Amino acid sequence: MDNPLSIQATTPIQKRALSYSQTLQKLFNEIMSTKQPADRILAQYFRENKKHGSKDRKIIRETLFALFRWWGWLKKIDEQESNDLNWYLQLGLSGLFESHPWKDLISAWLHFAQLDIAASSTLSPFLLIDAETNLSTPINLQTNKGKLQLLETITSLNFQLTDLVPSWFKEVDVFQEDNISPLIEALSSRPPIWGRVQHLSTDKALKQLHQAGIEASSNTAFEDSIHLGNKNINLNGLPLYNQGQLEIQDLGSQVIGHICAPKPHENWWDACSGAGGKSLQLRSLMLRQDPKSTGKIIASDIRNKALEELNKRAKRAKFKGIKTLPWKNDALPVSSKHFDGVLVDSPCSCIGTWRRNPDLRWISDISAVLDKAPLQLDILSRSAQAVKLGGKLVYATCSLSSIENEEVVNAFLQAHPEFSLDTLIHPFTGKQHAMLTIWPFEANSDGMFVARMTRDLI
Ligand SMILES: C[S@@+](CC[C@H](N)C(=O)[O-])C[C@H]1O[C@@H](n2cnc3c(N)ncnc32)[C@H](O)[C@@H]1O
Repeated sequence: MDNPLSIQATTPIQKRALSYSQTLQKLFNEIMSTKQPADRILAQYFRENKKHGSKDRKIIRETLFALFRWWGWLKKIDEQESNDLNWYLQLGLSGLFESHPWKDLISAWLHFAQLDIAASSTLSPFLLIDAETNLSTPINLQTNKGKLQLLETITSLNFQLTDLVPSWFKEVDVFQEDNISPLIEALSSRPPIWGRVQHLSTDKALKQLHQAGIEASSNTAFEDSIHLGNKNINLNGLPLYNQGQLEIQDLGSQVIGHICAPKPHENWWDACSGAGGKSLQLRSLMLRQDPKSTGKIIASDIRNKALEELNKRAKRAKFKGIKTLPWKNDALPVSSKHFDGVLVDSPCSCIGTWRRNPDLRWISDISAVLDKAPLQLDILSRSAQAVKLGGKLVYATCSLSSIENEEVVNAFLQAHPEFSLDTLIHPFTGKQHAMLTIWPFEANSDGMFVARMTRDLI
């Protein structure tokens, strides 16, 4: 929408609010119509529009992500009544829900939507939902006329928790009896940044991070993982990062390396290494056990660019013992029955990362899950050939759907009786499982799935 005639931006802040609104609507519509990830569209937009400084970029990025995070509710405004002013209400509400600090802009957007609400207002989204009935209820805010109107609007929209995920989500076997509310709340919250320390003790790393003004803390599950808070960090300004002593890796993703548990002298193949988040972790785990570790990791991917990035990260970490080998065709790029361990961190629907990429839930459809299972089974079956007798085969995804997880592993085991499942201990609950799902609400991480198998027969 260009500026409809009814919008009068008179003050400087209203003029800025209008300009942001136009940029945001262009970006939002482009992401929804092209179904390309928000990260990619934003990066391209900022490359082409150098006029935006860091503050502008932050406002645009965070508001855009908030719109997607709450779109399941915000779109109900359009469904109720089509109105040129809805967009401003959607912008204003997304800012209130996320307690964004640019309160003047939020007030200006709400003013354009004909709601006059004080700049200091916040609206805690889950307080809008009655825990018993899952329905929206009016909350008792100290009201002025604008707030009252807003609350009436919200009540009439009848928000439900399940609105925050697409309707096809119910059909892909993610929900269990007791996980619906915590799962949707976790998928709708802003994720923290998790890191992993390499070469250095966690205490020393924490000290340096605190000196740099970063609210970092350790984690009880893994001694090398670090919680880096919820604020954006300028990594390139951190010596720890530049010297390869700190890698950014979500806590859920870190679980996979610990399930692989490589020994210092072992040979591992990371068959779907991407840019190497887990290859680096495997090497780091070997070196933490033995600084003279002779173990080796071969990292493969179909994307050469990702392998180039992996090589850069391995160089920064000063890791020898990681070699990249592109996977170019159906043939195995490595020797068969050679490896102590093979990790298949398979392409998937990425449902477990929806809190990090909130646009994904609206730009993908059920085929994101259903089309992946045959590909996953194929990659797992081919990669399994590389495992030697007694070696480990680890299958992981960042999906939470059993169609991409348990069903793929069960189909593989049925066709490959030479492999059997290992029992796993959940790192955050201590419970035993045949296959492990890491739910985002357990430790404030992304969601992940992992199963580990042993080759018992040739
Ligand atoms: C989940 S990502 C891997 C992430 C990586 N292990 C990490 O920790 O950063 C899955 C990877 O599988 C690769 N891949 C391998 N074979 C593929 C295929 N046949 N189709 C699609 N992706 C494939 C993708 O290029 C992608 O990098």
